[in-house]
Amino acid sequence: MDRVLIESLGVDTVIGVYDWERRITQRLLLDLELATDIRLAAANDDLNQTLDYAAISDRCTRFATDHAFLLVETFAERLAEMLRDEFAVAWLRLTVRKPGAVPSAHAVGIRIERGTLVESNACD
Ligand SMILES: Nc1nc2c(c(=O)[nH]1)N=C([C@H](O)[C@@H](O)CO)CN2
Repeated sequence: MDRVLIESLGVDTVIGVYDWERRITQRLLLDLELATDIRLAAANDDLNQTLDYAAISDRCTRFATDHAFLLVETFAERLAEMLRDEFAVAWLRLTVRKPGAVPSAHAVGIRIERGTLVESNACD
């Protein structure tokens, strides 16, 4: 299956378990792979027939602003759920990185895959 990609999307949100983290916003970096068949959009050169990565990026930014979870896990799970519902995504892989959370690490975070990946026949 083809994928629409969004890499290193920076979003600002209240996130973290410690008291000081509840009083600030922090930046998360999101990587998204969204399964979709791009062939119809390519054949018709039509944005309406694919997943609009700009619209999805905007929605992720708004989601981050509107929520204040404790755990990166909760952020990822709920974001994936929202994207699958609102954009009819059958399968996605989402990586959420929290840079600076562990000073000796470049970033820490989690990666999830949700939905069912239907492999299309290469001869289709
Ligand atoms: N698996 C996780 N571990 C930790 C998280 C988290 O969200 N998931 N969060 C924290 C703190 O909020 C940390 O980021 C503060 O630096 C610790 N571990």
